[in-house]
Parts: sequence; C-alpha cells; structure tokens
Amino acid sequence: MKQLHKQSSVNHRRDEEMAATGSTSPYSPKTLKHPRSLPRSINYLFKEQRLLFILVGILIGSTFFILQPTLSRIGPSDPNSGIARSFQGSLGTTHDQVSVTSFFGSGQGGGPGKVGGRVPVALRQRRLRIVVTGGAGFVGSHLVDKLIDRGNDVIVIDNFFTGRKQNVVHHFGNARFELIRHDVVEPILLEVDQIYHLACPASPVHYKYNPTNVMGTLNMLGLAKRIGARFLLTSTSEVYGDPLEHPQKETYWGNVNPIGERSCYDEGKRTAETLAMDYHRGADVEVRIARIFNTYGPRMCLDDGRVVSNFVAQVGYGALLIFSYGMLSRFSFSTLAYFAECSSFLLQAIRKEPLTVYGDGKQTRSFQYVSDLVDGLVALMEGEHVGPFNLGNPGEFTMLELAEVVKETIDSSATIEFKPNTADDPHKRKPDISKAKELLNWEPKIPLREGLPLMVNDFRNRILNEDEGKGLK
Ligand SMILES: O=c1ccn([C@@H]2O[C@H](COP(=O)(O)OP(=O)(O)O[C@H]3OC[C@@H](O)[C@H](O)[C@H]3O)[C@@H](O)[C@H]2O)c(=O)[nH]1
Repeated sequence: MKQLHKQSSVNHRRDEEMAATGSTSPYSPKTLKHPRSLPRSINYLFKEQRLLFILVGILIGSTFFILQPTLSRIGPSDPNSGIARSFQGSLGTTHDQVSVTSFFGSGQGGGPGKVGGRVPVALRQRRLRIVVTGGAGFVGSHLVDKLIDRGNDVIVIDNFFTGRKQNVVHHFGNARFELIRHDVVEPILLEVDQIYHLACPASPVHYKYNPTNVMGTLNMLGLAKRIGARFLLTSTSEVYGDPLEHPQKETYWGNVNPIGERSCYDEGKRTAETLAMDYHRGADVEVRIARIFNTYGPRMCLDDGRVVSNFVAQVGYGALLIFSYGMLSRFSFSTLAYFAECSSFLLQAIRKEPLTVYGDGKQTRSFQYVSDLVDGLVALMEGEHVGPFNLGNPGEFTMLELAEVVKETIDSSATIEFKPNTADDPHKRKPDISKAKELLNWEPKIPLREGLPLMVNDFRNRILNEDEGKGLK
C-alpha cells in the first residue's frame, strides 16, 4: 500500500507541474486516463505479482505438454517422437518399449510403445521404492533389471544361499539400487511402496535344506502391514502337488503329501498363501499371489539341479567346453591346469555326460522363459486383482521330449541315462492361464526352442568369465 500511495503522490505532483507551465502532452488518447501511469502499473504487476505470473506460466506449460499428444494426433506425427526408450533386456533378447503410453495414450492411434508427447518430469508417475527379497537370485535379478529400467528405486535383500552377486553387479553404482545381505527369516525395517517376496530356494535340490517359506513370509507380511506396502508372494505350481485335475486351474485345491520329502516346499508355499490371505482379510494388507510354473533362462545356478539346467549342463558344456578348450589352448599350460582343476564339473561335462532322465521320462512339465514370468509378476503387482494367478507356459513336454529338444538345440549326439525318480514327483503339470490372460492381459511369448539357446549362451559366458564357472561360489 505504501508503494501504491507513494506512486499516486508522484502522479499528482507531475500533474500540478504540467498545469503550472501550461504544457500539455501532444497526444492524450481518450481511453487512457493516466497515460504515464500505465508503464508503472505493468511494472508494478510484474514486480509485485511475480509469483502469480510464474504459476500461470507453469500452468500454461503443463497444459500444453498434456494436450500436445492429442494435438499431434490431428497433424502428421513423427512415429519416433516422445520419450520411448527401447529396453534391451539383460537377457539380450527382449525389447520392451518403455514409454509413457499408459500415462498419456498413444500418439499414433493404437500400437503400444508409440507415444506422441513429452512428459515433464513433474508430471511423470512418482518413482516407487520397491524391495525384492531374493533379488540376487535367478528370477529375482531379472525382475530387478525390469524395475530399475522402469525408473524405480530398488532394494535387494538376499542371503546368497542360492543368489549370486554377479546377477546384480551391473547395478552397483546406480543411486537407485541398494543391496542388503540379510536372511528374511529375521525381521527387517524398511520404508517402501511395494514388496516382491521371492526369497526362497525353488529347486528341490536346494529347498530341502532351506525351508525359508513360513518365517520369511511372516516377516515380510508384517513389514507390509506396518508400512502400508503392497505385497506380492511368489508361490508355486507345487501347491497343486501331484494334480488329479489337468491342466490346473487356480480353483483346484491340489493333491499334496503333507509329510513327504517335498512337503517343506509344497506345504511351505501353501502356508505362505494362507498367511498372505489372512493379512489381506484381517489387516487389509494389499496382497498379490503368483503361482509360478517351471521357469528357465539365463542366471539359473549351474548346479541348480532342475531338469532344464541339468540337461543344458550335461549336453551344452560338452559342445561348449570343447570349443572353449580350443580357445584356451592359446594360454599357458598353468592356465589350462587352473581351468582343468577348477571344477570337476567342467571336466565331467567335457566327457559329455548323458542326459539324466528320472523315472520313465514320461512325466510332463511346462517351461516358461524367465522374461515372460517377470512381465507377469509386474502386471500382477500393478494390477488390481489379488489372485492367485498361474504364471507359466501352457506348452507341455515329457522329460523325454524335453531331452530331444535340448539335443536338437545343442548336440544331437548326446545320450540319455535313466535314473530313479525322486519321491512324490508330480506325474504331470500344465497351467491353465486363462485367468491371467483375461485379468492381467498377460501370456508368455517365448517358446522353449527360442529360449534354450539364450540359456546356453549365458552358461558359456559364465563358465569362461566368472568365478562360478571355476567351481568357486
Ligand atoms: O536331471 C533331471 C532333473 C529333473 N528331472 C525330472 O524333471 C521333472 C522336473 O523336475 P525339476 O526339478 O526341474 O522341477 P520340478 O517340476 O520338480 O519343480 C521345481 O521346479 C519348478 C518350480 O516351480 C518348483 O517350485 C520346483 O519344485 C521332474 O519330473 C524330475 O524328476 C529329470 O528327469 N532329470
């Protein structure tokens, strides 16, 4: 007011001077009452109301950016415009257009991944803080890759019983990535928005020695309840046991031996599902349940013990290692000796061990590639359905048929050796995925014959380049 008051007294004094000298301005347009005061009032507006102008400017800018994709639909739009990053997955095979289509709709009228508009940082979806238990493992590390690439902050918790640092080392130094060596059977306090709970050995060879399911799940559900995070449980097709219904729907209750050799895992995962639903119904925890069927791909442990990794190791190394030793022959003898004594496993493979088929080999399984599973887990977490959902590839193979595919893919001269089967081994397993198709808009894309070679390449690289390949943990 003081400034305003001062301004009007200046005007008043000037008018008196003009009246005294008889001078009048040559031109005084009718509409302007105080012509000299106009610049001053604009000046006052810009000076005194700076904040108002800034806010108006931001509003206009944001409106333009939001409407621009719509406007660009009318005129010719550059198909490559917008913020679309092609994501060369860690598998080296999947291209996943990371874009803002879901946020602003496609600038191209249909076709995912094509966006017409730029999104100002302030208007992008808020960056989520996500914890992945078991995030250094086979599936967990591929999930971490996807979550990091989508712009989230990711914390990995892993006790490295089966997880490997090599699976996540490429994220070290990224400010949006953290790694905690911790066993989820002990509680942990974190502030996050989502919890992907994968921590649990999934191979029969391992999970018989490490029943993580119940305590780990309880601790992570307790954390989810405490901080209001959304919780996803990676359950398993083993909850169906040796199924009497085939293919298995999520409504099937299963046929499980509660005291058998596999029961620590089968009943452990069933208990984990029960706990998740109890926290959901009793404490309003947002839960999601995935029932994962047989999965294979890069970063499986070389000694995982499951059928796909066993077959690839038994056949693949033979071909791979002869090739590799051919390469190594350029090294000094001591290096070769080092390789040779590093792991009897490698030598064993060079002898091209036969494919070990358990039982009569007529039991069936379905095999999904790891990137398909990861897409399904993210779709489930980000969707509005609790589940459970079967996530698997409905293509069904006997073990003998799988052996033939492995031989075709790697080395047709490989032989087969039959061995006794493990107790309570399910005779058949195949997911009905109609629920995931309908409610998650998800289905697997990579067939077995396309995924296997990618796994073989990964095994070769790890044998030649990493400690694991030298029999070191
Ligand atoms: O070297 C082998 C290994 C396994 N097999 C057979 O192959 C079939 C599959 O066995 P795997 O160990 O690969 O996997 P399983 O079907 O037992 O389930 C396991 O892996 C998939 C996960 O979802 C499950 O949670 C886990 O239990 C079984 O019938 C097994 O007896 C072989 O014939 N040869």
